Amino acid sequence: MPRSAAADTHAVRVTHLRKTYGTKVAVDDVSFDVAHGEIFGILGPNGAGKTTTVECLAGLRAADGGTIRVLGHDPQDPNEAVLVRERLGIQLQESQLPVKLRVHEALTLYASFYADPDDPERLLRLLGLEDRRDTAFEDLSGGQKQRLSIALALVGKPEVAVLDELTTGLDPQARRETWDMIEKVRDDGVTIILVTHFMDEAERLCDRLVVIDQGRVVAEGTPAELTGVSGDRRSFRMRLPEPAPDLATLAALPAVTSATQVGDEIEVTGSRTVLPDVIIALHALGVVPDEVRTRTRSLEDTFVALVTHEDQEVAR
Ligand SMILES: Nc1ncnc2c1ncn2[C@@H]1O[C@H](COP(=O)(O)OP(=O)(O)OP(=O)(O)O)[C@@H](O)[C@H]1O
Repeated sequence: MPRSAAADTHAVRVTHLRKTYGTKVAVDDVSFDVAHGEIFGILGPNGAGKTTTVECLAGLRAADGGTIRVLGHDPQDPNEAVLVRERLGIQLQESQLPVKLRVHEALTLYASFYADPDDPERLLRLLGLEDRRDTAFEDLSGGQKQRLSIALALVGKPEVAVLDELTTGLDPQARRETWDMIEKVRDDGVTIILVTHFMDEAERLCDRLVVIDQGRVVAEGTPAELTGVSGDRRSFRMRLPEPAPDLATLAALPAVTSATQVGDEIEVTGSRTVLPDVIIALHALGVVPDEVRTRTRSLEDTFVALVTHEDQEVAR
């Protein structure tokens, strides 16, 4: 089938996905759309159903309900699953290879599974593994193993790449290098679905994301939308020298929606210009704040607020 025959406005569409293992409901009701060319995050605490969701969309697990389309194909239909496998690459958690297999051998082996694979040498360069091409899998560092598993997910020239827990176990430097590399892959035109429970990773890389908890989507949007900083609302705290002006004076400014005393600080919330407007107003009163701190709600704050349960430890 020509690639354009099953063209879809979205790279991936998941609608009311459900998957149980015996009596265990792993995915209860999950829906989301992924646009072409975006980095889409699936976030959630341990056991939320993230891996099960991406395994269903890669056709590796049979769903119990709902519909999935990957580039217009149904990965749950045995006749179409092969088309999905040609166009979707998946890097699974803790991918293991034979210990003696060398880097370039692994890539050449995986390339042989595809009719029109990517050039293994190009992928070695892209992933910074050229000088490890003759190294056996067992002698690679954690970061190099991760990068190799990403290269193996990309060798079939997928249009959609699913990367699961991509930076788990990597040191901070290796994580940053991996993030840079993921952005390069996206710039190559690949749509990326990133499964993670790291907030900083999602905030840095994802164009949009869903938060999944106990098999259900509990939030969806851009990182900015989820942290509430995309709109006009701004917030900051300041400490003022005595005698401080009356809070009502600040609250009366057009840009201010609230001015509240919190300990020895005043928390001010308002529109986009609230900070400069308050500083200018204070200046006119001859008051210079001792300290000013802007406050941005992090994605982690949002995540914790959404998914913390008494019976569950939240992954950080
Ligand atoms: N093969 C299986 N058999 C039975 N239960 C399973 C199986 N695979 C996963 N589960 C259970 O289904 C639920 C969802 O698991 P899943 O691996 O999809 O979650 P996850 O969000 O990817 O978690 P993690 O972040 O820990 O990888 C969990 O309670 C898990 O224990």
